[in-house]
Amino acid sequence: MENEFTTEIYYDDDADVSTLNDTVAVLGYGSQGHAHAQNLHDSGVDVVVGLHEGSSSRDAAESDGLTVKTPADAVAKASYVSVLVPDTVQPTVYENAIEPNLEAGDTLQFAHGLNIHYNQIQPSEDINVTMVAPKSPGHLVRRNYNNDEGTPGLLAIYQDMTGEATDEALAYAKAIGCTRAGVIETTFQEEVESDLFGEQAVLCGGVTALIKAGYETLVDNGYSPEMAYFECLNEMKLIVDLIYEDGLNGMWDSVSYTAEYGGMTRGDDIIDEKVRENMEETLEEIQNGEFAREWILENQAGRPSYNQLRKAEKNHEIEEVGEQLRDLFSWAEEE
Ligand SMILES: NC(=O)c1ccc[n+]([C@@H]2O[C@H](COP(=O)([O-])OP(=O)(O)OC[C@H]3O[C@@H](n4cnc5c(N)ncnc54)[C@H](O)[C@@H]3O)[C@@H](O)[C@H]2O)c1
Ligand SMILES: CC(C)(O)[C@@H](O)C(=O)O
Ligand SMILES: [Mg+2]
Ligand SMILES: [Mg+2]
Repeated sequence: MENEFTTEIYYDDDADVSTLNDTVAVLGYGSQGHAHAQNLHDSGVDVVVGLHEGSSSRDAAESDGLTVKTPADAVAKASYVSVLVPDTVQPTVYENAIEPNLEAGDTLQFAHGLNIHYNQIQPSEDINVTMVAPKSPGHLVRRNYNNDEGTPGLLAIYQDMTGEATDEALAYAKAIGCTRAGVIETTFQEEVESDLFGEQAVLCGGVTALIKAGYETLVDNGYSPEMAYFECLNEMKLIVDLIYEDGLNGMWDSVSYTAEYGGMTRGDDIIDEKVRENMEETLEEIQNGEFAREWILENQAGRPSYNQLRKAEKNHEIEEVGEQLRDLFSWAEEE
């Protein structure tokens, strides 16, 4: 049956890795950086990793068999520059190391469009600006590649100066394993707004708040922390795995009729109209730039709120209980 997707989706057959026929500089060797650099290298692309002197990631990149240079030298050697340092330091790295070493016709490649979309990086007009954004944490981008599996991704072209930006971005997506799973064509704006919304409202913010609220409700009502941990956190993965494999209905088919009826009647009481209004507000703050402004100012002030929130999350009781339980049982030892 013919698929009727609303957007273009690219697969391996749509891309040719040999299009990346010059050095690719991967700046940063963190979550995404280590995965892109190693996958590109294993796909036969000439890679140089750009890290500042004294970077704690240098040893890892070198022991993985990759060439490491300073960001400025890496950019000077390459014609394709993948910017995988944290979003918050990208404007400074761009100003100090990238811009002075870019040549007309080079390509600036991102895994997230934040700095372009909110004008923190304003690239000159004589280069290509592209994005290949894996829809996954970086460590899985590497793990999937090693397991001959793919990682879905997004592709967007902001500037195509040479006329080759799409082919190069597709080659990059293929080399890191994304076209194995499917790459959806989008824009920088759509990627940024949907990515921020997803991680804030659902994937990272929403899910951790839901887990903690469920755990606290049980514990506050006299149930044991261990029970609450298994019920609200550990089993979350098992249920989400079923949804991932077979959709919402695959999960509903696998749980008991009691869980299905209880879940379907009570779910909308929990995620009610107020929560949907909150989601609309969160999306609005992303769309009107309020979130980006807040995050930029937070960084300029030395991250006072971020540090406080991080500490509170580390000290939450569910983390202590989880650490002890994961130590006791073998299911978390696969990694
Ligand atoms: N983390 C993810 O799974 C994920 C998923 C999709 C997209 N992205 C995007 O990928 C990009 C990279 O994010 P990340 O989470 O992989 O980063 P990260 O924080 O995991 O890694 C940062 C790397 O940059 C280096 N670095 C830090 N400060 C630097 C500086 N001042 N100069 C040079 N190098 C510096 C670090 O040594 C490290 O190697 C971001 O645009 C992010 O939005 C990340
Ligand atoms: C992995 C995520 C949450 O999808 C990514 O968007 C990030 O910013 O780390
Ligand atoms: Mg993100
Ligand atoms: Mg994301």
